[in-house]
Amino acid sequence: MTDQPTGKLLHHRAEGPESAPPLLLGPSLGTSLALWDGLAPELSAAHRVVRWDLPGHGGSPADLIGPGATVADLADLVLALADSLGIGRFAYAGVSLGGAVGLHLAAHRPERIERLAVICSSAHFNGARPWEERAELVRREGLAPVAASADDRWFTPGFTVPRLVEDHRTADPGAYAACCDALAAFDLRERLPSITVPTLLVAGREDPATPPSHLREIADAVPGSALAEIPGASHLAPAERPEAVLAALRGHFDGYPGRGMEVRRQVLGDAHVDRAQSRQTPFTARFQDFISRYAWGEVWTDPTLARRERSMITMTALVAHGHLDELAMHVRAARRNGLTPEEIGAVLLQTAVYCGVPAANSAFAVAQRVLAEEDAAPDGA
Ligand SMILES: O=C(O)CC1=CCC(=O)O1
Repeated sequence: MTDQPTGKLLHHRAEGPESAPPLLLGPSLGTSLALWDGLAPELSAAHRVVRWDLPGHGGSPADLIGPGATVADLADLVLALADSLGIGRFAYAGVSLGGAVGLHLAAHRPERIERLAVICSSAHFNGARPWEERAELVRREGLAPVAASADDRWFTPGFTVPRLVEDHRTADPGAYAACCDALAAFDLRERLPSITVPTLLVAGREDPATPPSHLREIADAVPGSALAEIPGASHLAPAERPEAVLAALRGHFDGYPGRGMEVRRQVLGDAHVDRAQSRQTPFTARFQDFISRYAWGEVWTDPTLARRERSMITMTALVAHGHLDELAMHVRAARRNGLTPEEIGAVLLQTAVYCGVPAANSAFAVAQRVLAEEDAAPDGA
């Protein structure tokens, strides 16, 4: 685990294997990366988890933002942090203001976001006035009056997390007020239908700040998104019901296409996958995601069968159904998975018995062409 105060970057903590797919975790206003204490150890078993602090909160410098800050400014700071860590695309989960940062990134920088979870957050925070008033109060009197009501705003009655309330009390008033400015100006409703990143919305059923109706509004507008409601949780659901939020996040991030994509590239080759990715449109995005997660992230990654065995099964099924374009792709994949041309020929001969001679005849023609092309240009895909 590394925990680095960094000059002009957001303070962050990185956990989990460096080679695992990256998952960035964003906090809510007034809290710190400690908001994720109940989930980060579990999530970092399968991800490189990087949790960050808002400016002037936790360990982040206060002067990273100033009056009139926007959620776009915070999103730029998150991207600068990712850049500094050598992270290109990443999965992202954020709570409240941290979730707004995730929505902004998914809408404006989708090439950086693999999957998104937006927790106890909203596409708008009930207009500018309450946040302008809160910013004014904090600039005038510091954080004590606002921190005094933290338990009521964040948790169900009788629950608290003293560490988070203390983080709230000790945040930098100027940076906190600048975050309020960002919330005042934030309204992403019109952009929601353009989001193509696979998105999960998580609502605390008792959340007065961003009630389930706000998350439902996002779920209704973002194509293909899913909504989970957490009973017995208010605004800081990851702190109050960590096990329930963890289960929802695992369902969303595990079988994660990061791993699926890796296997897909190994089997089908970079050129093919890059081509498929570049042709992706909002219309096909969910199908591409489905393929990456299920076909490659779950089935092809299951170690029960060797990859060469999976290649034999796949070619047979493609011959049986006459999918000759897909067969060409999987003859190339079979070579990458270690099958020799003789073994591929033996598979196709067997299909003549079970799928029929005409089907095998077409398959042999396709395979012969592909093998000849492979001979001529072994790395072409
Ligand atoms: O602080 C609150 O009252 C609730 C909240 C709104 C945005 C955020 O991050 O927290």
